[in-house]
Amino acid sequence: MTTIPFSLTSFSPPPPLFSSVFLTSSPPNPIPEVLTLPSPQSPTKLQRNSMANGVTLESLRLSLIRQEDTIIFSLIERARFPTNSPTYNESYVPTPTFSCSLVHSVVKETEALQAKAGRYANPEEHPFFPDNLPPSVVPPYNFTEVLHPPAASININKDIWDMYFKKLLQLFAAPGDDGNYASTAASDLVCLQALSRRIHYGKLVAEVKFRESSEEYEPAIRAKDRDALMKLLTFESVEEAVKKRVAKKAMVFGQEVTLNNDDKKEKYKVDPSVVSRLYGDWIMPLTKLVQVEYLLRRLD
Ligand SMILES: O=C(O)C(=O)C[C@]1(C(=O)O)C=C[C@@H](O)C=C1
Repeated sequence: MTTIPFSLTSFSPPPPLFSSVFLTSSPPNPIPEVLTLPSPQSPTKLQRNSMANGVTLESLRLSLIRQEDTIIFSLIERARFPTNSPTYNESYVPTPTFSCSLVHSVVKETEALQAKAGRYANPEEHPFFPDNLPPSVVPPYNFTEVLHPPAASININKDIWDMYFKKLLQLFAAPGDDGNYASTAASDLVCLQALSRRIHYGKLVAEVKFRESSEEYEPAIRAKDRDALMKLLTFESVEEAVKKRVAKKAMVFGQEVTLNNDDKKEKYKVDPSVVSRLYGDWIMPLTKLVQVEYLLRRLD
């Protein structure tokens, strides 16, 4: 995995991707193929540009908004279980089958199976354990290429893994142990995949921003000026709106619904302020990191 040196603290707290890019002219339509690599021949740059027509910053933002739902529901599902620390303990499984933690094995082995089913033939998807993944056994789909080819080398899942297990989990999983370790690991995987998809969506967002204002981006790219790129791609008002919206969604999705009029609206399945912080402190900064990394390779 190409891991980009990155400190989570190097970004000021400001905070949704790409399984479904929405066209502005019609109701949201999932068009995952827009990101995906072609087969058997790579299209020319010109072909890539013309094929990307219809993908706009607005349509990408609609997809990011839809992905907020996926992320919040995945957190709600994980919050059904307490911390369940044996899931993360390398010495919990006393057999040579698992030389690592349960969650590590569940993620790695699920990724191997999903790789065979073609998951990683789609450039929206990034494995957490990319080494020695088996090849896809399904017939290739002729996805349209939008991204500049060096994008394929960007994978910041190691940062996402560390953020999730070292910082985020303890903020929304209650302390305790109910023995449901396999289900806990499966829930972690769903959260990790949703977060990874969203954060790596930054590649597409960066591509569209570059196409819309290449004359602004090119000097900063040539100068390898990360700070200038970060400034160009940042929209503080959008970030503020994202943080407020995800907190509101966490309140709506996470409330107890009853048939009486005594809904306990003050108790939520995940704390809305944690969701807002997840976006402000980690998801959006990491999405911006992906954008910077993408732009730095955009003229290669
Ligand atoms: O909407 C954009 O312009 C994005 O680049 C996405 C995003 C985000 O991650 O939500 C990231 C950076 C911007 O400052 C605003 C929002």
